[in-house]
Amino acid sequence: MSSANFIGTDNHYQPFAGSVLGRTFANTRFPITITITITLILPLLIRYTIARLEYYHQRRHISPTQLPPTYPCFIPYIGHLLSLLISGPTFLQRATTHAGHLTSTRLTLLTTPLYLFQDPATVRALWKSPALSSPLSSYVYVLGRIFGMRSAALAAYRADDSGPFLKPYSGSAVLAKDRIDYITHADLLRELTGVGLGPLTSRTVRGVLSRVGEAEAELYGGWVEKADLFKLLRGVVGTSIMEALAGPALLELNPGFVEDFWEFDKSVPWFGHGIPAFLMPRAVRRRERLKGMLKRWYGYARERFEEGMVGEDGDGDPAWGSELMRRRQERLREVAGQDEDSMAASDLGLVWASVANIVPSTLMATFHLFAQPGLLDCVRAAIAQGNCRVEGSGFDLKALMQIPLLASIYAETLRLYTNSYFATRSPHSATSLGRWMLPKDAIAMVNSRVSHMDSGVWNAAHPSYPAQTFWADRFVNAEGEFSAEGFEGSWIPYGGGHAICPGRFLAKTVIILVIALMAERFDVEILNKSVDMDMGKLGLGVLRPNKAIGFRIRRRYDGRGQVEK
Ligand code: HEM
Repeated sequence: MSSANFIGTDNHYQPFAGSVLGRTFANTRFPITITITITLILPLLIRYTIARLEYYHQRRHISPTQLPPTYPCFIPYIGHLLSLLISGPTFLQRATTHAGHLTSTRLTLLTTPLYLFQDPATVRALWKSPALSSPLSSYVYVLGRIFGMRSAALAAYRADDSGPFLKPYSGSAVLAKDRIDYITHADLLRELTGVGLGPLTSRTVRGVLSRVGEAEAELYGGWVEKADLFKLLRGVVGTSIMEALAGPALLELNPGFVEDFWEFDKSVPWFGHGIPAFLMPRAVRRRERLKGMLKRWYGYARERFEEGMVGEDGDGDPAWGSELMRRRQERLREVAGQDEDSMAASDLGLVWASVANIVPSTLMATFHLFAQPGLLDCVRAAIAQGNCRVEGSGFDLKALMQIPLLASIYAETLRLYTNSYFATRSPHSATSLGRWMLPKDAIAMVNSRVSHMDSGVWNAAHPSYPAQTFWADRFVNAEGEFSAEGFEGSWIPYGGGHAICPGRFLAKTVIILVIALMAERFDVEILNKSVDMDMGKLGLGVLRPNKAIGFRIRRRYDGRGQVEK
């Protein structure tokens, strides 16, 4: 610092003394902090005002198929990153709303442009575009950061530009055996939406019924107070799905798997934020322990499995659990760079995708079922009229799924609590999405919570039940039927297009089954006065409360099917 910059009798440091601003303020007695603040902030303010005027000008002069206008940001280079991290969906809502309607906007994150498409027509166009059907850019981020896949294995995901379809994208030179996008998705679709869905659903439902039976048996003798509704549901739903996918062996060999898994789940947002490993050594150790348990199970299953073990459903077996797990072992391992460790990272990801969203969904549906005045009686009446009770197994699932109120509670729960980002890339060419363009090699994103809170859609349809409120009948039309008409491109809890969640059919069945079982088999009193959601989940799926939901519970029937009160 030069001594020339010390001017004035009080010797305050004035770094801009020789500048125009310095001369302007030379004879004033402004404290130096105000001078610096004005000097730094004024140019930003001017820049921001110009960007804002440009933004509104562009919005008023939209031509067909143009790039979405750039949302103004205050600090150059950092762009919208801070706003996104601090305010999340609230910022996104602001950035993608114009004149009361959702629209599409260009943001920048540390100089990387990001195209956020939220108007329902563009969301629909995005998911219809075969060129934008690959979720591999999200895969690299999620498998690497969250599930700890090493770079050597991630290289296969980075290199695969052949797309998720049987026919590779033109121009791709990836070998057929290394087409990890196609191999992964063909198997997921086959086993979760095709031939594997029936057997997987049956095994899951059997697990859920048996665990609900065990919970009932423990409640002999009246009301029991419990601290955490999530724990009950993660046991009933989460463990049943894990077992239906991976068979009994994974959990029997590794008795700590379930507990470690749910502890790991709590640190998933931290992994997603990219917090360095040395700042969260326990979480990293737990993740590696889970992968170690998966590897132990691989060794066991590989040694024991024989074709004759596959059950009558043609899918399940006691070693690998399901055809999905068997096929992944055969086909994914053949891809360049894949090994036991990368399999464990990607299977941990699969288990996480399979249970981490459905358990909080059943939690929030159960919470509303018992907390919302009058809803429980309506649900019990709807089940009684629905002709769906069956001796032994509990319910005729087909009939249960037809009950409009249950389907509406399911859809409304996912609308209110899902906060997911869907990301895709346009590696080969610029893509037209109707009104807007996505440039070549740019990232496109959609956020489900922004769509699910769109007042232009949800409030307009039912002004007395604004988007922020849970309304069990939202999806029941005037004829008393379930209907999602008018909400296409606005109700998107599972994403859309080719990468849409393949577990959605199983999820719907299980969520509705759980609502029905909780209503039929138990009385529950929710003890929390209010429930606030934890918004720090970084857009990684269904939100959950920031505190445990305490409850009192008693079973409704004694062991002989008689009402126990
Ligand atoms: C309420 C429950 C669920 C919700 C809200 C949900 C939501 C999602 C979302 C938003 C995605 C990302 C889609 C995209 O990138 O476009 C996804 C992917 C996935 N989900 Fe679900 N899911 C649920 C339940 C399930 C279940 C029960 C399973 C399995 C049994 C499952 C398996 C998967 C898999 C394997 C993927 C990755 C698909 C891919 O690689 O393309 N999900 N899910």
